[in-house]
Amino acid sequence: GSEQQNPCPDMNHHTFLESADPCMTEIENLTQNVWKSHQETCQFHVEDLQLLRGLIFTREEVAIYHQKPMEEMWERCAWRITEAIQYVVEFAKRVDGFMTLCQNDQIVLLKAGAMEVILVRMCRAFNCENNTVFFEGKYAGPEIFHSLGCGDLISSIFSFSQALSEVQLTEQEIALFSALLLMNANHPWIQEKGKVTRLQCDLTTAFKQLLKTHCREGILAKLPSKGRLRSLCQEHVNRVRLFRDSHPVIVHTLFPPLYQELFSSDPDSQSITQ
Ligand SMILES: O=C(O)[C@H]1CC[C@H](C(=O)N2CC[C@@]3(S(=O)(=O)c4ccc(F)cc4)c4ccc(OCc5c(F)cccc5Cl)cc4CC[C@@H]23)CC1
Repeated sequence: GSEQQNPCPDMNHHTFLESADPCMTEIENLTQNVWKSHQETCQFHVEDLQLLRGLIFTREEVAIYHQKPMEEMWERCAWRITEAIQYVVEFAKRVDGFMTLCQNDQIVLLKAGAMEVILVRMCRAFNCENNTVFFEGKYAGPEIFHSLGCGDLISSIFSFSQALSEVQLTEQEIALFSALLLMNANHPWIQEKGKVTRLQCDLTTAFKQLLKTHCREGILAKLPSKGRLRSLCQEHVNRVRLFRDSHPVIVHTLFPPLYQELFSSDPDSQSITQ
């Protein structure tokens, strides 16, 4: 076959000389590790989420959600997203190489990427036939979030899930795509750029190898752009700041600390994730 190209042309020269290209079994081991880490750290098995699709909130139950005060719905969502973040933190920790990064870089990568991974994971809990998502035990349409008072953010979250569902990602593809969303060496605050770049390259090679093996290269064009994911997460951060400015006591007392640090502190403040 063609001579072994350097898989990551952008790796700077000395890094490349230091470490030879990963051989196939290393890449296959990485693919297995990332898939296993994903399976072990999702909140629900995708088979269970499929089975539960028949369980949809009734009109009466939706009406009860509508009667809940804005603050209560915000607090519920904040707790839900915090739970999801803790599972994503566990996912990252199990991906080979992540724990070899310095603490600062682990935090920076999670701060920047956890919400993106959660939005990708959400498509597993999303039913594109009736535009519902699994929320607090049953499937719900966007109207259930009405009292949050951020309909535009909710509809962009739903349309994002709609678009991603059409790609029909397998669990292995979601696993590698999620790991790639986290391992972003271009983040400004990264201290050990060479190490993150190496991880990012190996994961890119693994993802491309997986797609090639299953004749799925076509999905690359259908995946959401980084820009779309980033703007969705930014819209979320902006709404959280708006809510915090109008409800400082609630956010400070009732919102999970991890949530506050990831979403309502200024971007370059150091955060500690347990
Ligand atoms: O099996 C698994 O691992 C998966 C199970 C399913 C999990 C999942 O889908 N999710 C975990 C929590 C949840 S949700 O189910 O509560 C949900 C919330 C709004 C939606 F439109 C759809 C779903 C969530 C919560 C808050 C949020 O930020 C936005 C936000 C706040 F934060 C606070 C206030 C207001 C807003 Cl809008 C966005 C999302 C998207 C991902 C959703 C993801 C992991």
